[in-house]
Amino acid sequence: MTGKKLEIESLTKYYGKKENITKALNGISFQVVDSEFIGIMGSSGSGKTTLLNCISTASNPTGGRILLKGQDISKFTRKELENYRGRQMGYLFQNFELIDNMTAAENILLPAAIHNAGRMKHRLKELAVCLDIEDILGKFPSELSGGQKQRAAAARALLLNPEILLADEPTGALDSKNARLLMQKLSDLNREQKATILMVTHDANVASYCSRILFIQDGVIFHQLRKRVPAESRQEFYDRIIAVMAQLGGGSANVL
Ligand SMILES: Nc1ncnc2c1ncn2[C@@H]1O[C@H](COP(=O)(O)OP(=O)(O)OP(=O)(O)O)[C@@H](O)[C@H]1O
Repeated sequence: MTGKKLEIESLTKYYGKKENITKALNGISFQVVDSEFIGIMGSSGSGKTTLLNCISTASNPTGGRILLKGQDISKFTRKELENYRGRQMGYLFQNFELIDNMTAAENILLPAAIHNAGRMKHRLKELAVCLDIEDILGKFPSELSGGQKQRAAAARALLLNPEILLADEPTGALDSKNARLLMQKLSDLNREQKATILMVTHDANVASYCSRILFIQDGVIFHQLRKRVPAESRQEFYDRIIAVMAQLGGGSANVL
């Protein structure tokens, strides 16, 4: 049975005060079940990054609740919070955030060292094979292409088998070929290792790898699309995503 992984309940996040208030999140609610691959789309300023920041606890919401497997994350003890940030959640940044003077393998293994997770040779190998980075494990970030850096960053984010992987525009700094490769790999990890992924993207092509898309506007969900099962093609899903974008933004694929 698929369980509820994440529940977002009437979440609000306001910036500023009174006459100068920005309601970045305005009572957004949704649920993520085990092994879902969710894309979050919306125009600039619609609240996407604020949402990920609240889920990652980088930012405190103004109101509402976030539950991880039924547990309110705002009620976590210091130890639980540490565990949540370090083990239960993985984060993939647009700009990789690898440490320059460490090799790809050392970067990937960093969470295990920080969280005393013991030896992870097998897990490293498994992820390296899946993400096609076996040959570059001994190299430093300056010796890697953008695509290789992001796949190494993905391996690091997934090393400890997090409950949820948060990704904010993970293809934003990649060319289209590397973006496609990363998305193929993330979708393999989602399917084969049941990784639950929540990803912000502006790109309909990138979003077409997801199983569900939430469209956000003014801090709430105004539309969602679910990939049809058993087998809607990526092209068909892409066409439906573009249709929603066109309806909302006047026909341009770049409006969201
Ligand atoms: N630290 C902050 N202080 C004040 N206002 C903020 C802050 N962070 C975000 N905002 C405002 O909150 C709203 C939502 O911002 P957010 O970064 O979540 O949007 P986004 O959908 O991720 O946009 P983009 O696609 O451009 O990255 C915007 O109006 C933004 O100006």
